[in-house]
Amino acid sequence: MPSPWNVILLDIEGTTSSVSYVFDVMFPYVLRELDAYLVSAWNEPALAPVLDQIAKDAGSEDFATWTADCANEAERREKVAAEIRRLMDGDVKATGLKALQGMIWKDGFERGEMTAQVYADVPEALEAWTTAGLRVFIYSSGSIGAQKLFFGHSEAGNLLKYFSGHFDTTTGPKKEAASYNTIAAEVAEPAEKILFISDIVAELDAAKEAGMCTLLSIRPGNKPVEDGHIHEAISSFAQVSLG
Ligand SMILES: CSCCC(=O)C(=O)COP(=O)(O)O
Ligand SMILES: [Mg+2]
Repeated sequence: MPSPWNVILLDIEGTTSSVSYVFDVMFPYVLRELDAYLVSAWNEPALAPVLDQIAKDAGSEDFATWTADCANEAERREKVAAEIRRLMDGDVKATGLKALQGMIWKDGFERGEMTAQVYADVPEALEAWTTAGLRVFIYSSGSIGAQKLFFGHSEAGNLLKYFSGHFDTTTGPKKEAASYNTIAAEVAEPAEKILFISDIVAELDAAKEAGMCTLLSIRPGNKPVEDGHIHEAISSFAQVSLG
């Protein structure tokens, strides 16, 4: 029987990988390296659009406007660092924060200080799905740069060959149906031929509203899910039946 889907769209945290790896390894790495990173990368051209995005996320027009009250470079850096710590304290999935985190993780992954955790069933499923002719995409709040570092340096090796593409919050918020309409258009598939797997019911609701099929990921350490949702649950990708 042919697969009911042509595309599988995956969340990362709580789905391919544990919440605890993100919170206990990746986020502390950012907090440790933040000040030194901002000093070393301050004049790099790649940082400027990220600083503008952080300012926009904070409700300002751009970085210059947002930091107009700062007397010098050190004060501007301190304002950025304080905003990053504030956002991370609340686990805010802001686009600028996520872009900066990805830049800071680069050294950590490339120097072998971090190796991304993925559940044992994930590489096997990616192999089975792509062998069956399905295309697999990632949609995570983590920036596309961070996603590529993550799956390029996983404990199961480099898994990037399995992905046909990546989406992050530059496509739109994960809890809005319009983002899933955009993704369906970009991967050129009708929404009903796309299966989205995530640990967050509000994300699955948005995907379902856009017409996608959904599965709720239940992994150890995920936030508890309230009853009353409409999504079938799985605890392993081995439970995804291709028909
Ligand atoms: C490589 S992504 C790092 C994890 C992260 O920052 C994040 O926000 C994950 O969110 P998700 O949408 O994958 O649950
Ligand atoms: Mg998640």
